[in-house]
Amino acid sequence: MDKSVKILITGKLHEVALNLLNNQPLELSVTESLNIVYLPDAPRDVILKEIEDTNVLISRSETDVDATLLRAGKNLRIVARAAVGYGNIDCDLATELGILVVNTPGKNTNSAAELTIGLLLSLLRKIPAAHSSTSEGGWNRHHFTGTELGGKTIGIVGLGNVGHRVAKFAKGFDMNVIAYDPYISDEVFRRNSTERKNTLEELLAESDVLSIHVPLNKETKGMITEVELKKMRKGSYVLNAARGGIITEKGLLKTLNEGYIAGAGIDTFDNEPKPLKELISHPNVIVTPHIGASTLEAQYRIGETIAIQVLKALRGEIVDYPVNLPHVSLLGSGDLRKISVLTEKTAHVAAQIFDFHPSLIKLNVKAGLSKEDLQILKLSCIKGFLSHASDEFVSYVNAERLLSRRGIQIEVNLNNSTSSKNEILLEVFGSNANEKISVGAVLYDGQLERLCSINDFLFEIEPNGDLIIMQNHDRPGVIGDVGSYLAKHNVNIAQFELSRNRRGGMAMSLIRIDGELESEVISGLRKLPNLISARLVSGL
Ligand SMILES: NC(=O)c1ccc[n+]([C@@H]2O[C@H](COP(=O)([O-])OP(=O)(O)OC[C@H]3O[C@@H](n4cnc5c(N)ncnc54)[C@H](O)[C@@H]3O)[C@@H](O)[C@H]2O)c1
Ligand SMILES: O=C(O)CC[C@@H](O)C(=O)O
Repeated sequence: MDKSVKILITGKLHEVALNLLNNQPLELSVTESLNIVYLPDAPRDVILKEIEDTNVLISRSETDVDATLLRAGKNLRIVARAAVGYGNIDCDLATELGILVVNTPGKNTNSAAELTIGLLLSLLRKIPAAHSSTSEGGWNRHHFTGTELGGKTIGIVGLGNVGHRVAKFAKGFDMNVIAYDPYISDEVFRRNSTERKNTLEELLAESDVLSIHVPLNKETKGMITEVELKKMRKGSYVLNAARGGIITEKGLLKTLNEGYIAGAGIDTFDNEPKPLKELISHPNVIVTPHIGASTLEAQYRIGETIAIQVLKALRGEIVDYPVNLPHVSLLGSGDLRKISVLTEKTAHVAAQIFDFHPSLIKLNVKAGLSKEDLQILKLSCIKGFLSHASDEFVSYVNAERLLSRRGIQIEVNLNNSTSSKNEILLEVFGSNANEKISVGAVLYDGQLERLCSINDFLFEIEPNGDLIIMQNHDRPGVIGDVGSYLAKHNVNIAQFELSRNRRGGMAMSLIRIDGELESEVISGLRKLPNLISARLVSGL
């Protein structure tokens, strides 16, 4: 079976991304081979065909990652947005399907802000029209009289990465800078020496230039219509290098045609790549084809970041820029990562050894971690627990949703300890008092993983590969019988650990085996004398 990971790239990427994916650096190398399909200009029907067996999609703004595409991607596990805005990705559905969405915030901030100022200068100084006229042999010095930026007020909607950089550049031109952003603190306004406006109306009333820097979402779609534009002073200017749809093109066109809005500089449109003809050809409008992020520097940073995000995600690591990973605020440090992996394995064992309907999972961890790390441990635990029992793809992304849909509660407790021995105890409870199982594991010196208990039986076994968990009466000859039986079926034992509650009582054995086991071999094992139960715990 071909186990390679297919990465479909549907937007132009800097070669640094392809180099990183092709020649993975040692610390980021993945075990599977990567089949990279680079189709930066592929039409939608080709993408829809290619997506069927794709595991990772890397895209830019030209690819709509909507429900049709996500549902066609039956094997899709990661959608990597080589940009910041992800309004063109159905993130809700991706979350539902367990698909991780990552992006590259901050990597094109400077480029987008510089383009915004470029549009502003071009607009107020009529540079594109002056260029066309002059290059055609004209010399119309009086026709191109413009307006200075100095002393004018720019009203920024969204004082995030791009917005605050535009504020900084505008101040360099001696503009007054005001901004509207209800989601950030006064401190951010102070830090950016920007005057806060508490309502959009106040901002509109005082701005000579309106510059949009919010993401496109349900709240911001259509936030600026003809009504809002008319709240600006007559003769004001509008800039949109954020997303089409935030300013309604109909409203903008109407106010431009009426001469109410003096001009607009636009990089992003409702209908890309075929924007509204009347808008792009309007004499008072300057347009660019969504090139806010199109600089060598931004594309290098984006390419490098997106390749690293994909490799980290494929290695099962916590990524740096998750879009839909719930509540994970702290990124995986070395220890946290190892404890998370062991937690997942412990939960995977637990999920394979009970015979009741679970209602509560309690995860108790003794380790030198912080409270913020508990969320990652919780997700790892659910992922390990459900991936055995679910046909659905379970990932960090949809783990909590899937668990709560099954009506199972989870509690995570941290006992902060500086010991070099990190301990995990996972208990699973059913709704009846006697329904309980527990699995314990230990991580020694941040390196050595050991499964150390199942219920009251103690062990020290590596949680790797496949394990047979066997319960038997503590009588002579059982180990010999089991050994001969497995040898007869060509099963090699890598490790055998026996634990008993008391002499002559009950015993439990954990047998780590090499290779895969046929289910008939386990059925046969159960028939041996003195055997009470035998189960296979696989996929560790
Ligand atoms: N033209 C381009 O090529 C290009 C390049 C980069 C970014 N962008 C667009 O610009 C947007 C902003 O980028 P960024 O990196 O600054 O993102 P960001 O997340 O750093 O900033 C967005 C800001 O908008 C604010 N905001 C959100 N909803 C708001 C609302 N309803 N009213 C007022 N403020 C609101 C947020 O609080 C945040 O401070 C991106 O979402 C992207 O769509 C376009
Ligand atoms: O170049 C792109 O794909 C879009 C860039 C930009 O709009 C973004 O959202 O970061």
